[in-house]
Amino acid sequence: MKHLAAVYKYFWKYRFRFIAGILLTATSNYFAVMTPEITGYIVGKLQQSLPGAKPTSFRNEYDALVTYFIKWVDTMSFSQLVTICSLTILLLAVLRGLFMFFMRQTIIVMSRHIEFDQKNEVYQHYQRLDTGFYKTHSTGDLMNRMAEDVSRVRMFTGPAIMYLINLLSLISLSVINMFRKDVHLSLIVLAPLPLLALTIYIVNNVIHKKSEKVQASLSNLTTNAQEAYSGIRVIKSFVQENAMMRFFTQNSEEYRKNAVGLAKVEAIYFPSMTLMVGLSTLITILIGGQMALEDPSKVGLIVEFVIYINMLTFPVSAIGSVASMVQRAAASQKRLNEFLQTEPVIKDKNNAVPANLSGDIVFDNVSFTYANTGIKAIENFSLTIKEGQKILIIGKTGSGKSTLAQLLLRFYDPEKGAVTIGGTPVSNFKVRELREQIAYVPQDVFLFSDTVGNNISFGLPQVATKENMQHAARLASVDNEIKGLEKGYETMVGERGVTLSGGQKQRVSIARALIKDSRMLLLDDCLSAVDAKTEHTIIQNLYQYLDKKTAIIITHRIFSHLNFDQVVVMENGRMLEQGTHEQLMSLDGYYAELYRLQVSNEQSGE
Ligand SMILES: Nc1ncnc2c1ncn2[C@@H]1O[C@H](COP(=O)(O)OP(=O)(O)OP(=O)(O)O)[C@@H](O)[C@H]1O
Repeated sequence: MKHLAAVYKYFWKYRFRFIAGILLTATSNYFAVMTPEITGYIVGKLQQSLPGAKPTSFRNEYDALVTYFIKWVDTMSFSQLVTICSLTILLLAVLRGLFMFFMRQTIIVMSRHIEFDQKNEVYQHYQRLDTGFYKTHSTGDLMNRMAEDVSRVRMFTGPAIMYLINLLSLISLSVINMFRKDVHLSLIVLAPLPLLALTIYIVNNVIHKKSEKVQASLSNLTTNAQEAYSGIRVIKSFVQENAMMRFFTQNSEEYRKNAVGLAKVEAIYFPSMTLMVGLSTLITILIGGQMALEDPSKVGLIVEFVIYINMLTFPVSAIGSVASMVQRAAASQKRLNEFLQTEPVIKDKNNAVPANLSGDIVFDNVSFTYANTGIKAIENFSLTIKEGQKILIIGKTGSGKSTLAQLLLRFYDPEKGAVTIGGTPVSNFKVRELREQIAYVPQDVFLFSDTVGNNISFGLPQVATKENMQHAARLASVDNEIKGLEKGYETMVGERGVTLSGGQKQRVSIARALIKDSRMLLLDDCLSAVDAKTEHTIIQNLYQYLDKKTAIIITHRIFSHLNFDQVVVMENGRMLEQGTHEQLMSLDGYYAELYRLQVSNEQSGE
């Protein structure tokens, strides 16, 4: 339960709704417990009017409002009395229904508000967490906490709380009435109810465990199907349809077994619940019947008790479900708290300074190891990039090039050494401002399911003008292709839109960075899916665009036609070679070899 303390702040936020909900529930139940009293009264009256009925000394005790009502109708003729009492019972049912409607409107609606707030809280916190966190948690897990766990907590803030208030008010009002009338009979007829609650709690837990299994196997099945659809081209080209089918059937069989197991328990659950409810009624009739035989004037009272017991069984049986709902919600909130209490490693320092990026970029003896894998990606790396310089970083795959870019953007902090811009360590800048001022094209292209135009203006505070979009797209050499799409810049991309080619996606993501017009540009291997001619055009365009800007271009290919101020060759997280194109050619090392290989490939390709 202590984990659920995290949602109390929401109850406070919606306290007026909450209090209104409690009052409405109590009022609705007050009307409910008046019905058995009035019914019992009519039956008592009927018994007294039967021929041969003995005058009785038995006096039933009624609730204050019912006492007034009885005083009013008691003097009427029997037929008038029955009509008025029947109409009153009808009116009470209507009033009860009306108040129940308002009760749901307040408590269930409150739980939806809390769900909304909580989803936003979790989402906002996810956004604060750094990339290191995302590497150690799967997307499925994150999604689950946001969807499944928040829904389970809602079952607590909504239905569980509502049942609980209903239960407490109905039980206390009925039990007060019952004890006022006959303590002995009350104790006997109420005795089986705790047993009923306990049984339901136990069976509910079994059902819960079984439905967890069903959920897990369903999730496997969905993941399996989803992967098969997204990887359909690989499956078909490797002719693995049958193997995939077998795998799917296995998962499907697992799901079927679990679902059948759940259905069996549920099949026992409901009839046994009805049986236990029936048993309580039976005991009431049995004991009450004996009492009525001894004193027939108590017939009305027995009828009253039978109605109470029937009225109480549903709320009492709900105790079991409420207890397991609370348990599940506490487990879910515990999982949510684990995330909500995770503080991002990368965040603004207390004395963070506004970033106004200018000056040289310096990697000063930087070393960095990925915490999750223990891979030393950068080792004693030093490099100075003068303001306005264009540099090319080249090297074998896995040599640490992208890691350098991520250290500059402060996705991670170096383990040793420092990355500075204009003499200030990047860790001293406000993270948001630092990233806002560097135009970055990551290696993995990602476009949102939105229009091409919105994808291009993604990093800007507002949607860019058509001219700016076109300008950026022209620089990235993708403008003509966008215009060729059915709705031009308004064309939807992604899942339910046009599927762009790998090269087109890369160029749209370059346009997305260029439109920011930042003084620093960081391109991470973003021309790999572009043909040599387009690559040439883009590099030419960039040449003018970059003019006074600082640019770091990470690549596997050498762009000899762009005059780089420095070329850095990386190997195993260290700098292998450094210099201008000419210097490295005369060094005749890795760069020169790569250059010769590329030139001879290009020539043989022509
Ligand atoms: N998020 C990560 N978590 C753990 N290890 C990582 C992570 N990203 C990269 N690495 C490891 O760090 C090393 C350097 O990776 P990095 O991506 O910087 O190389 P790269 O030179 O950019 O490679 P490529 O040219 O293939 O993109 C590699 O050994 C890689 O396996």
